[in-house]
Amino acid sequence: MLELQGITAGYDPRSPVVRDAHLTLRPGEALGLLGPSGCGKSTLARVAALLHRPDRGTVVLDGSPVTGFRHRAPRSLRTAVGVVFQQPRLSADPRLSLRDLVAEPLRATGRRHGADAAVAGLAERVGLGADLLVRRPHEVSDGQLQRACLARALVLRPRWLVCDEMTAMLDASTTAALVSVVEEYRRETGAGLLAVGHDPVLLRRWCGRTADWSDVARG
Ligand SMILES: Nc1ncnc2c1ncn2[C@@H]1O[C@H](COP(=O)(O)OP(=O)(O)OP(=O)(O)O)[C@@H](O)[C@H]1O
Repeated sequence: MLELQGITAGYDPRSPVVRDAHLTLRPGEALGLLGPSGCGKSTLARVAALLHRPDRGTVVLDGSPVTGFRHRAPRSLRTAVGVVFQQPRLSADPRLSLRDLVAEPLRATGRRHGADAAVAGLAERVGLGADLLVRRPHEVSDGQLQRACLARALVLRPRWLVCDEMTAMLDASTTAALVSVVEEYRRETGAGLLAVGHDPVLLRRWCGRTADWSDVARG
């Protein structure tokens, strides 16, 4: 289970953007979290992905209360959650080729063995040909870069996936392709998904359950 219990978080403890949020995600479940722009969805998604320390409340991941966030999160927990952000250019090192971008989590966790095969398999799955893998972020489109970012999120085979407006800047066919990659991965592995967005049509079609921000957090 991925549990967010009474999460209050933000960028200034005197005026948090997320107040007392509660959310429970069961293994294998796909939950869509809907809310208007600026309400705090991305902030909560970053807390769920262990990338942002809450001011109050507890994240419980597979039974373990999380005590450290970002680089202080234990590796076993950090690697259990894959995350895809809305803007791939903000989350991609511009110096890396797409191949190295996808392989980054393997290198960071010392798993070089079999890395080439893992990257090749995922590149094929997300629809990136060998010609694109040698390019750097500024040499590809947003959609192609987002495909690489999704492959990067899956390369450690996480039990949980957090997709924060993953398709917000993509066209309909790239959106459909990336959603189907996530769903195929989930069918194969039983991973749970938290998909954050403001498009109710997409999230209701994609996810077994949707929740509105007003049901999850206060104010
Ligand atoms: N790094 C930051 N420093 C200070 N304030 C921030 C930071 N990031 C976000 N905020 C503020 O926190 C509030 C919530 O932002 P957040 O990105 O979590 O909302 P959101 O619901 O994901 O919005 P959107 O749907 O537009 O992406 C906003 O008022 C935003 O301006």
